Amino acid sequence: MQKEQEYIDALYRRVDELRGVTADSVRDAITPVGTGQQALLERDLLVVERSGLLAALNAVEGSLCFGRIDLKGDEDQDGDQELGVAHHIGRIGIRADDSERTPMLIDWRAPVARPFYLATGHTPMGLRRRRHLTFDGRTVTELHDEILDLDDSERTGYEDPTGDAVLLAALNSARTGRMGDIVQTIQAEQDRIIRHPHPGVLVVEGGPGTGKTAVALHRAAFLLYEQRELLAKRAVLIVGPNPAFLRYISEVLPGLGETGVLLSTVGELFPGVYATLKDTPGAAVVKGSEAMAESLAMAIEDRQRLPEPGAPLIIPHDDGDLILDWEIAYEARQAARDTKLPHNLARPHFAFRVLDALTEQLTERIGADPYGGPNFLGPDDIAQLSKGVASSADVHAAIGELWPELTPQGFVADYLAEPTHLSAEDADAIRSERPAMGEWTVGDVPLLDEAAELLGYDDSAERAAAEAARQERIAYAQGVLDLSRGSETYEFEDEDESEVLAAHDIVDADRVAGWYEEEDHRSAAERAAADRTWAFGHIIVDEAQELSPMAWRLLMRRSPTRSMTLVGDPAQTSEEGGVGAWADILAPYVEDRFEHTRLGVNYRTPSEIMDVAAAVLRGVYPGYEPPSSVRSTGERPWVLRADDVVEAAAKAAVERVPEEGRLAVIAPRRLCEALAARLPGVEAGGEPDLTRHLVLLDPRQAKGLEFDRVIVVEPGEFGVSDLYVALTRATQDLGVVHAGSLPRALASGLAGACS
Ligand SMILES: Nc1ncnc2c1ncn2[C@@H]1O[C@H](COP(=O)(O)OP(=O)(O)OP(=O)(O)O)[C@@H](O)[C@H]1O
Repeated sequence: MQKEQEYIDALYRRVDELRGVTADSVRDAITPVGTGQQALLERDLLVVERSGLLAALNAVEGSLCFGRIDLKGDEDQDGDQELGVAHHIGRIGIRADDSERTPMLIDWRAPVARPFYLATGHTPMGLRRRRHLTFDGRTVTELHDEILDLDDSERTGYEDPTGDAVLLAALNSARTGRMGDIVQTIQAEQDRIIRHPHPGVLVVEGGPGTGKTAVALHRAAFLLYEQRELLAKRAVLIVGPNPAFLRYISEVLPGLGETGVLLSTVGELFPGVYATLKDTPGAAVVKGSEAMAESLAMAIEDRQRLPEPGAPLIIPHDDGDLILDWEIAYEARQAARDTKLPHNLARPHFAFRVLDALTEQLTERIGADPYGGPNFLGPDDIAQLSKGVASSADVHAAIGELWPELTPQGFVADYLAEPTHLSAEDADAIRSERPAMGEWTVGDVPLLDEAAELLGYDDSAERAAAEAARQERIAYAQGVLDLSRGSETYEFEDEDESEVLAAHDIVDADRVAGWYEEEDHRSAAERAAADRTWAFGHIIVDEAQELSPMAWRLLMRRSPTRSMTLVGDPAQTSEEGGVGAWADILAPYVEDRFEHTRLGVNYRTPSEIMDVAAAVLRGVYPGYEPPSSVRSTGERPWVLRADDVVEAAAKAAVERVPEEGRLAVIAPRRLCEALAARLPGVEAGGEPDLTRHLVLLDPRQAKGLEFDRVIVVEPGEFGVSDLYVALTRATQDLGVVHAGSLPRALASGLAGACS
């Protein structure tokens, strides 16, 4: 222990040194060093080098190192075993300040660290021993060793016979309302997914508590490390089911030193719209269905109108009324549609055809020779007439009437008020319970995105100007980076060793150029959030089973390379959500070119609780095999029947709120207001504050979350999958309070558990 403490002390001394150097450089950079171009370049160079590193160094304080692997040495000439090297494993890589720049700490994502997660007694991967270190601040408090070379007789006195102590301590610890990282205890089946080399779509399936979310987040961290250049530029998008869930997972990646990530719900993926309102189940199904794409496309075509035959538009004009009849409009519409451009981009083609036809009409009328000879007007006169037609507000109003310029918001709002090209039943489902004007539901967002795609937006002039400005900035930033590489003195930089942090590896001229934009100092993730057409470097979707076909269309547009990790559990699909099998979801986009992986161990729910939850699912799917729980607590789920279910549930909750840890009451939405009134510190409606010790949720809000204790109220009112989700949220203790009858499968599960 003493020796480890000395090593750790040395490690922290080095970190403090690096932090000091980094902080000094940032301070120096702020101090003006002159006004010339060179001085400016040098100042910028320091900012480039140091800013990201300081953040990474600060993020890992208190959890810098967590493990050590001792490698087997080679045999010497006499056949005796030499002592092999040892590597300490941590959240970032650190090198000593010696001439060799010896690695002191290996980044957990580096290939050298991999045996820490994968080695077993059966396959030791060259290891003698694996050690887990536990800390209080900078003080080593515990060591746990696993012997992997069974021939090695040396013992340390810290042996952990099952190798589970650190994992079980993590699983039994009180919850905080925020997910933590699992970097110290990633299990082998999880590690294989985190580092999976498949470049396309990777599906991660597993039952409740199997670590799907944890694995997805660590995969994001791994990819940010392995593909840092690409992902610093293109950013990673993580999509979760609701804002509370995103807050729940929001600290995992910064804790691992990673920040280039956009966390978002589908409801936030259309810039300018922040949708949290939910649709009625019926409306959600219709709005999410693939048929909507066709219906929207046809509704846009309907906006490309023609005058009734025989009832032309009469447009007043200085040289006499212009007649915009069915034939002119039809021919212009055909030409515009033939371009296959989106509606707004095809509009100028329609307008030009109409203007030409109206000019011709005027030319015919004014210059016609009454005796049948050639037209009196010359090219200059015709050009003059054309100008007059093109600048007429009345002509443009008529064009706008027939082929209006549409915004996604305006068009979708109109469409939802009067849906077309749908069955009467589906149209009714959409029309019902529309939110107030200007408000959007989560299910509206994929429709807005689809509409934006169908409508198009003519931003060519803006883009050309922006691109010219960007090229100028890139040229300047390239100068900064060239200078940076040329004058290298920086300790971390080592082009051969990927496990050590290097500023230049995570920046390039394009990115640096962004930092110099006068009005745009945003990171790639921030810019991505504001740009509907952004192509992300990688997309991770959690609770992917919930997404509708329309939401998939939106996400696939954000991922042209199809570099995606999709995480989900079909058994937790809500009634109105999802599209069934992965193959059905993915076939339109990647055919069968996706990898399917599975996680089979439940780290959250003790076996006593999982047995009850599994009984519920078996009531519907008799062959259902739940993931196997890694632990049991000896605590059986309890059940309480009461006439006043709200009173009884509130009382039970208040009695059980843990001093450390969290308790959630999961109840049907209709009871939430009454319950909130009786639960101290709990408010009804809005997003729940998961950091409070007592939390009230409806089953949809509970998706993906976990608590030490859970009380499920009136489960007879839940659908099967909602009930399954609610029952699998607890790490320690589950109770059921009801007045109405219990679902039969739950009653028999509880009877089994309680007997
Ligand atoms: N290797 C591990 N070491 C420590 N804790 C782990 C490990 N794997 C998973 N856990 C913990 O198990 C719990 C469940 O993980 P997670 O939320 O990722 O599961 P999930 O499969 O997404 O569950 P659900 O589908 O029910 O939302 C979390 O507290 C997570 O930290």
